[in-house]
Amino acid sequence: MSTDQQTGHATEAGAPFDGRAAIEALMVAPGPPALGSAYQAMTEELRGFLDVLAGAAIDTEHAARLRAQLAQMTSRLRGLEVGEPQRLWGHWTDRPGRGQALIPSYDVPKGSLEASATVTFGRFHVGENMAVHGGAISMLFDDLLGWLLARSDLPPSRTAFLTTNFRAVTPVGVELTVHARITHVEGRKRFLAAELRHGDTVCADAEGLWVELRPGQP
Ligand SMILES: CCCCCCCCCCCC(=O)SCCNC(=O)CCNC(=O)[C@H](O)C(C)(C)COP(=O)(O)OP(=O)(O)OC[C@H]1O[C@@H](n2cnc3c(N)ncnc32)[C@H](O)[C@@H]1OP(=O)(O)O
Repeated sequence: MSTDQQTGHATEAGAPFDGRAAIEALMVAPGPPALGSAYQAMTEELRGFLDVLAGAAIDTEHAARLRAQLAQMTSRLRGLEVGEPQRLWGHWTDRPGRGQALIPSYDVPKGSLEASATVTFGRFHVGENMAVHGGAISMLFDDLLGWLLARSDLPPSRTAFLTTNFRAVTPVGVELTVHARITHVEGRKRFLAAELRHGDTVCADAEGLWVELRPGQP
């Protein structure tokens, strides 16, 4: 057994990285519940920080002080870097948000072909004019549909395409509803669709294809 230098995944000597096995391995929490709670609270705090920072007008001195504080935190974390499978970020698969701050937290139940959830974008995700950035909306759809699939009983798959339609401005700082569903399955292909609403207004919708990974496929 050796370690893939790029990804940190344990591999048989000379064996290629197995993406399907890697995703299957992530379906258990990467640490004890107390660490999960602390990590989840930390990522919520980070989300709050990014939202406040993105909405704040600070002066030169404040920006320099923040940079120094961030640099200090970065250097403390440097020595703790690990490979992809050992990292904690996004791997708390037993918790809403999974312990990441790339997209707002949401939750979908296990074993469903269809799910609704609530989600709120903060100012970190504003494009302009207090509308949520289109890329952030597409990212939410990719994550939500990928996570719905990961939580279903179907084998691991990966996004092949995702088409997003922006139907109306998506507001920031208010609760939105997302609905996601697996529409049909054809062999290794899973077709999915999602919709993001603010009240009765459809803000965006998406459809996409996920392809099941073959055993051993990276
Ligand atoms: C923490 C927990 C983790 C879970 C966390 C979950 C949330 C995270 C979600 C993030 C998800 C991502 O961002 S994933 C990262 C973004 N995506 C990628 O990087 C994917 C890169 N592409 C690939 O790896 C590959 O192209 C695949 C796996 C998608 C497909 O390759 P393949 O396996 O060789 O399959 P292939 O034979 O080409 O195609 C199989 C069938 O699908 C069709 N097909 C393939 N691609 C397309 C396409 N773009 N448009 C139309 N059709 C397509 C083919 O025509 C064929 O149909 P037929 O002839 O059989 O009819």
